[in-house]
Amino acid sequence: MISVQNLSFQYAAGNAIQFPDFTVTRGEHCLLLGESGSGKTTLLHLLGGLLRHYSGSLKIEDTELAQLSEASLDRFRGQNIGFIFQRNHLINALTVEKNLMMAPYLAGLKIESERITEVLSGLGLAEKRKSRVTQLSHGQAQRVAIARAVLNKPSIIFADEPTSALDDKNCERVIHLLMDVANQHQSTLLVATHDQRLKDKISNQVRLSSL
Ligand SMILES: Nc1ncnc2c1ncn2[C@@H]1O[C@H](COP(=O)(O)OP(=O)(O)OP(=O)(O)O)[C@@H](O)[C@H]1O
Repeated sequence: MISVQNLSFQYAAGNAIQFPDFTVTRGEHCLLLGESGSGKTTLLHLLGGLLRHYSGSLKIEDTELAQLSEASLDRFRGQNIGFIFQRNHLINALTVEKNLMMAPYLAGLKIESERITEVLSGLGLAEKRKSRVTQLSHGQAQRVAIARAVLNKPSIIFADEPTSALDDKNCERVIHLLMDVANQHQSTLLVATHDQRLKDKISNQVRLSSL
């Protein structure tokens, strides 16, 4: 499903970052651990095709990402990958519903109102559908970001530090929510974190070494 071999990446300014070899099979959950600056976000961005021009091999579903054109990569990402960023990247000027509609729209998929209802209900957000993002609590906004990431039923979910800013109770809630939504569609879940509280939650772990 996800396969990384001899992978390295170099920002225009900076040393090459070398990543360990690993594979994650379909439906598996995996933690990507490493200290600040070890390259967790960089790896997620490479896996999601947001960064290109790597050396080595990076395959998703037997597709070497470097071989996809920019346009194919955009489509591939929109249809197969759900991203949960550290900051939620919701559009403040839009309602919850309109923020969610962006996901199928950007992936070139049909916008299905029932699917939005289903996902919002599942995350306890049904009554917030017409609210503006600015009217939500931090935890609610984070759940909207999770809703947007899973709306297209992606086969892979990447989450970048989804819990580091949360107290223990909400940390527990968010990680279980992510695992539950991943399990609903047998999605592969890869969580990048340096949050020690998650270490006992997902036993499959890949550790990035410090630079
Ligand atoms: N746009 C960039 N240009 C140059 N170097 C960068 C850029 N983004 C990140 N880096 C460098 O790449 C290395 C890996 O950064 P990255 O953000 O992937 O680490 P991280 O493990 O996600 O860190 P954190 O846990 O603090 O978010 C760091 O040394 C960082 O300074």
